[in-house]
Amino acid sequence: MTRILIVTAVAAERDAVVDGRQAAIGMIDGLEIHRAITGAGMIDVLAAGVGAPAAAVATGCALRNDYDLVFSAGIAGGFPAAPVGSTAVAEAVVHADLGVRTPAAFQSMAELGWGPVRHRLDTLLVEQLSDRSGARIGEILTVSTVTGSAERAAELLTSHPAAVAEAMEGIGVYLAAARAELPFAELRAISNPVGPRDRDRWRMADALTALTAAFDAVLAAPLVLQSRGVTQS
Ligand SMILES: O=C(O)c1cccc(C(=O)CC[C@H]2O[C@@H](n3cnc4c(=O)[nH]cnc43)[C@H](O)[C@@H]2O)c1
Repeated sequence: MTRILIVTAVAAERDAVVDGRQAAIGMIDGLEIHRAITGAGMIDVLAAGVGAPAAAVATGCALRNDYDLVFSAGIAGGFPAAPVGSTAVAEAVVHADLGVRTPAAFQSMAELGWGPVRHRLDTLLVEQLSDRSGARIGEILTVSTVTGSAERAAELLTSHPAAVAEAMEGIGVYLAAARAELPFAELRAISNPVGPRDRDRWRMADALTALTAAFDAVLAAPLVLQSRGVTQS
């Protein structure tokens, strides 16, 4: 049976993924893992905390168990290609704000020779997830600081024109999965537009409902996994 690890940031996202399934609760290194059986196989869902470091550490701990596929999942900010209430699947996960900022410019980690910013994901898997859930395909940025202005949103889109969403954990889950040579996917539901901070425009409940629907569709039947390898660029 295919074993799938799904890493969210907070418990509300975990519960949205598990929603309606009978889950057994176990522990690994103090982390609660909610296990359920789906048409795609066994899922283990955990809430790792907000941000890429927490996500990477928790994923690394959970990967002491054996898995065939790892997801980063949850809510996200949407660029214009992914409006509030829609869902997005990553064709690439992008480490968008690790680098150096001077008064003149931002230099990415790739420009500084620290390693790749953009990690392309398995096309066959991405297409299956989009076909099943209706999620929009594009790059999903991982940021440490939530974008709070139109200027910063425009700057990110200029650097990453294929971006559909930003969130805070994808790269952390990806790096842990890649270290274990496991396929990775990121699936997000859009709760707010990327841009000026306005909590009144947040649609958290709608996004969690969309997350449940997306995972219901994605997990209804077995997924075809090409290999255990993960491609990078
Ligand atoms: O207080 C705020 O203004 C605020 C704005 C955006 C996000 C938050 C969070 O607490 C979100 C943390 C959580 O949700 C994901 N997320 C959702 N929307 C965004 C976003 O626009 N940019 C980045 N991350 C977002 C994220 O993955 C975190 O896990 C508060």
